[in-house]
Amino acid sequence: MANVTNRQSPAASRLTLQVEQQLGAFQLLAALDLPAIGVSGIFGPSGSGKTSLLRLIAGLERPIRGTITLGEQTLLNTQQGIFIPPHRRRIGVVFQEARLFPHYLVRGNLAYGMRSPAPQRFAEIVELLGIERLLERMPGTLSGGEARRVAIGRALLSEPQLLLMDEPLTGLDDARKNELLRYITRLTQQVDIPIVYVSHDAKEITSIADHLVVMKAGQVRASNKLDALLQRFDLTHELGGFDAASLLEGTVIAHDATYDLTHLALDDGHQLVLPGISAALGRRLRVRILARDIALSLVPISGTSYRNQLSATIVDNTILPETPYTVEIRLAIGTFTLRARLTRKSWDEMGLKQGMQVTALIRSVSFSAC
Ligand SMILES: Nc1ncnc2c1ncn2[C@@H]1O[C@H](COP(=O)(O)OP(=O)(O)OP(=O)(O)O)[C@@H](O)[C@H]1O
Repeated sequence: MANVTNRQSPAASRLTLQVEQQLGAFQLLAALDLPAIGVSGIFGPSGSGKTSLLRLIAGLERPIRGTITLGEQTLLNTQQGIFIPPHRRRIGVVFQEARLFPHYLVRGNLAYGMRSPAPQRFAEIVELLGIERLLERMPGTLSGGEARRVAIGRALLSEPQLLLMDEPLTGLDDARKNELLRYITRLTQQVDIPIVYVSHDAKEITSIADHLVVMKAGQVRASNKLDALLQRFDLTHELGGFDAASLLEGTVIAHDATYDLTHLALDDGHQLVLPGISAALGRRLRVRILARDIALSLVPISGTSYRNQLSATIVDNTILPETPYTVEIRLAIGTFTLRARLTRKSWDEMGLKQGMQVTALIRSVSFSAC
C-alpha cells in the first residue's frame, strides 16, 4: 500500500515546548524538543505527569507559564497571551477509551472530523487499520480493540499535524494489545504524521518509540533517541530492569525456508540470523535483543548452537546498586553498541575488562522483531 501522506510537510510538525503547571500539590516542569517524524514515547511511572503533559499539548489545559510551538505555529505563549484552543490545533488525540459517538455508525464516526471529502484517504486509512468490515456497525457492538482502531482512524482523518495517543492499549487483553500494537506499528511506518505516544509499559514503549522522553515526578529525566537511552546504565532500572534490551536495525537479505530463519544485514555489514519473519527482502527491520540473552567468549567457538557470533569490544561496564551480583556491559560491534549482562563470577573468572576483544554469542531465538 502506498504511504498515506499528510498534506503538511513533515518538517512543519516539530514540537517544542517549555511549560510549568501546578495541579494541586503536583508540579509539572518540562522542556522538550521532539522530532517532526516518527514516534516520540512519553514514558514514566504512574503519576509522573505524562497525561498532564499531553493535555497541555492538546490545549485541554492551560499551563501557568510556558510556550508550545508546532512547526511554525505558536500554540501557546503565556507571556504574549497566545492560546490556540484545542479545536483549532491540528492535533488528533486518541484517549485510553475510544470516546466514539454512540449514535453514529462507524462510518459516521470516521467522517466526523474530516475537513473535506477525501474518499481515497478515507479508503486508505480504513484499509490500514483493518476496519472495512466495521463501517456499518454501531460503536456499542465493537470490541475494545476495534473501537480503538476506529478512534485512531477518526483522529487520522482529521488530517492532524500531530497525533497524540494516551495509553491506547489500556484495558485490552494480551492478544488484543498485540494486535492493536501491530496496527499502530504499521501506521507509524505508513503515515507520515509524528506521534506522541504515552505509556507506562517499558516493553510497549521500547517496541514502538523512535525517540523517548522519560518522565519522573513531573520533570523530564531524559529525552533522546530510544536506542541511545537504552544504552544508558543509569536508566536500566526505569527502562526494563531485568529485561534491559538493545535495538538493532537492518535490512532483510534472505529467508531460509527449510529452517524458518531470516537473515538480516546491519548497516555496517554484520549479519544476524533470526527466527523466520514474514518480511519482504529489502525491508528495514528493527530487532530487540535482551542484555541477558548475550553470552561472551574470549575466543570464537565452533560446535555450538549459537547461530550468531559477533566480534566485539568491551566499551565499558558497571555494577548497579539494584543488582550487585551482575555486571552490565556495553559492547561495540562494528558501528553498533549492544548491552550485555553477565554474572560477576563469570566476569571475574574470564578476566574481562574494558577495551578487551571478545566474541558475543547470541542464539537466533533471542531476537524479536519490533
Ligand atoms: N486536576 C488535578 N488536580 C490535582 N492533581 C492533579 C490533577 N490532575 C492531575 N493531578 C495529579 O498530577 C499528577 C500527575 O498526573 P498524570 O495523570 O499526569 O500522571 P500520569 O503520569 O499520566 O499517570 P498515569 O500513568 O497513572 O496515567 C498525579 O499525582 C495526579 O494526581
